Amino acid sequence: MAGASVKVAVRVRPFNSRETGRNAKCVIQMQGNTTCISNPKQPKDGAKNFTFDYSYWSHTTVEDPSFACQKQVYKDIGEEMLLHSFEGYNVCIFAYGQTGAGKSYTMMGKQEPGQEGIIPQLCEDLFQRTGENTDPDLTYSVEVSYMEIYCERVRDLLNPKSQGTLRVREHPILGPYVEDLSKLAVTGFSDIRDLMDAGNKARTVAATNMNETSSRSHAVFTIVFTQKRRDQMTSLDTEKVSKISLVDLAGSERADSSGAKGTRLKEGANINKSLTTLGKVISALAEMQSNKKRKSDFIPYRDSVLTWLLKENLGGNSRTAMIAALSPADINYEETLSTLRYADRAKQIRCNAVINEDPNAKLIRELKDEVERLRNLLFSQGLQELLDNAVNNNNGVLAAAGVSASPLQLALTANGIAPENGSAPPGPEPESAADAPADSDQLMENGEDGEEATEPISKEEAAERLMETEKIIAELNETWEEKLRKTESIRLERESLLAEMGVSIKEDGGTLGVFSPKGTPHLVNLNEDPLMSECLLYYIKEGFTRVGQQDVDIKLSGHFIKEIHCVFVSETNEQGEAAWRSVSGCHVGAVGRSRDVRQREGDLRRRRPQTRSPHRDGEEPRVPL
Ligand SMILES: Nc1ncnc2c1ncn2[C@@H]1O[C@H](COP(=O)(O)OP(=O)(O)OP(=O)(O)O)[C@@H](O)[C@H]1O
Repeated sequence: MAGASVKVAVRVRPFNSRETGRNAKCVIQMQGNTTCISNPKQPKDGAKNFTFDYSYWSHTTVEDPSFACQKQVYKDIGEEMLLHSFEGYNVCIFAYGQTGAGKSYTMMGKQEPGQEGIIPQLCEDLFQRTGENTDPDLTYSVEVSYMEIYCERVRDLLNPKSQGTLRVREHPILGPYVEDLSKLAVTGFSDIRDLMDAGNKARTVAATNMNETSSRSHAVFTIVFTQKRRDQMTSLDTEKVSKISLVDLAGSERADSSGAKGTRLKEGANINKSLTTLGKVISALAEMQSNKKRKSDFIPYRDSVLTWLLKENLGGNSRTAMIAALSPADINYEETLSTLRYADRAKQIRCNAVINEDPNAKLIRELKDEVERLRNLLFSQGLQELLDNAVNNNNGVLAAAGVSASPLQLALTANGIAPENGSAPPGPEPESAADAPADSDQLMENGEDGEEATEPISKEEAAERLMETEKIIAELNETWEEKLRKTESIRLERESLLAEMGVSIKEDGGTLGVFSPKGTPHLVNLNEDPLMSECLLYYIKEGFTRVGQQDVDIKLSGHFIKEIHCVFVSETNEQGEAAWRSVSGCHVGAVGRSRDVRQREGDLRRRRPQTRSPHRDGEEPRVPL
C-alpha cells in the first residue's frame, strides 16, 4: 500500500434557483472519468480537459443514467476508505471547492433518505460492519471528535464547556495535536449521529454569533477506530488503530473575487491562510514527486493550523481522497477552473500509509521512556528533591481544596516552572531545540557513555513536556468505561446548554437555520447570498402557534419557517397588560400563540416584570425586529 496516490474526484451539482432564474449555462461536461470545462467567453476553443479517478455528474436527476447519487459517491470513495481503516490505515477524505459548490452536501448531506452524505453513511456502515462481527476475540471501539478551524483558531464542537480556542501543539512522539479536544466514546450509530448533529448545531450557532456563516470555517470530523484482538495462546492483545479524518473545507473563492472589503477582506485573508497554505503544501508535495531530490522539510505544513493538523494526511501516513465540488454555472467559470487545477495538482501527491498495528503499546512505552528521560534531566539539575518536597507539602492542601493535580504538576508549580494552562495563543508552536529561548537555563542531556548532549532544552520546556507527556499517558490509559462516563457527562452538559439557549435547527430547502436565545422569536437571515436576502428565516419559540388564516393550531415550536406574512409577539404594555405587537410587515396570514399559552404567559407576566425587548438584555438581535 506504500506510495499510493491521493484519490481525486470531482462532482458537479445541479443549478441552484438563482442560476436557473438567470438562465445560467452549464460549462461542465463529463465523459467517464474525464471532466471538460468550456470557457463561456470562447466557447469554440476554450475547452479544457481534466482526468480524475472519478468525475461525478450530479447536475441532472436520478432519471439520467449518468447521474451520480450520494450512495454512489459513498460506495466509490467512502467505502474504500472505510475498508482501509479496517485494515488499520489512517484515512482522510476532504472536500474542496467554492462556497455553495456542494462540499457540505457531499460530506454531510441532508437528513432525508437517500440524501445523506459520506460522513453519516460511513459512520452507519462502520457500525453495521462491526455489528456483524462474530469473532469473540475481536472487539472494536470508536471515539469521535469534531472541531472547527476559523481564522486559524480551533474550536471544539462537541464540548460545550470548551468555549474558547484550543491550543495546537506538537509532541515529539505524537506529532501535531489539539490539546484538550474532546474525544467522545460512542457505542452505536445513533450516538455518533447525535454528536454529528450537536456539532453541526454548535458550528452554526458559533458562526451566527460571530455574524459569519459556517462556510468560512473548516470542519474536521475525526473517528478513532480501534480493533483489539486477543490471542488465546498467549493471552496478549494486539491493537490496530485507524484515524478517520473527514474534512469539509471553507469556501475556496479568492478574496478578491468575492467582493469582500475591509474587515471581511482581512478575515477572508486569515481564513484563507489555511487554504492558501494547503495549496502550497499540495504544490510542494506534487513537486517533490516530480523532483525526487527535493526534501520533505520544504513542505510548509507549519504555516497554517489546518495543514499542520492534517500533516499526516497530506503526503504522510494516510490513505487520502479529495473531492472537489464544482458549480456548473458559466458565472462561476473562473473559480471552477481554479478548483479543477487544484484537484489536478492533488493527483500527483503520494502518501506512504502504514498499518498502525499496536501503536498504543508502543506509544505508551515510548512516552514512558520520554517521561523517564525528562525526569532524569530534571533530576540531574537537582530538581528531583524539590519535586519530592513539593509533592509532600502540597498534596494534602490541594486535596482538601478538591483540586486534583499530578505530583509532577504540583512540584513544578511549587517551583515556579509549571507552564500556564491553555493561556498560549493557538496555532502551531515551536518545539524544536532551535526554537527554545536562548537566555533561559538550558538543561543539557548527556548521551550514553558520556557522549555529548544532543539537544539543549530549557528547564521550563522540559517541565512542560513532562507534564504534557504524563497527561497523554493518562489519556491513553483511560479505560473504555471511564471514556463512556466522560462522554455521557459531556452530553448532558451539551444538552442543557443548548436547551437553555433555545437552539433548534431545521434544514429547510437546503438552508441551515439557527436559533433563538432564551426562546424569544428572532428573525435571522443566514443567507450570505444577497439575492436570497429577502428570504428570512423565522424562529418560533416553544408553545402552540396559531395560523390565523386557517384558524388551526399547528405546533411550530423550534421550527424555522419561511414565508410568514406577519409575526406577533406577546408582551406587556405600559399598563402592565399583555398585548400583541407585530414584528414584521403585516399582510395576509398571522402567526401568534394559542389562547391557553397566552393565558399562561399573561399569568407569568403579572408575577414577574418583563422587558419590552424581544432579545436578551444588553444584546442586539442580529436582524432588528
Ligand atoms: N449534488 C447535489 N445535488 C443536489 N443538491 C446539491 C448538490 N450539491 C449541492 N447541492 C445543494 O446546493 C446548495 C449548496 O451546497 P453546499 O451547502 O453543500 O455547498 P458548500 O460548498 O458546502 O458551501 P459552503 O462553502 O457554504 O459550505 C445546497 O442547497 C445543497 O443542498
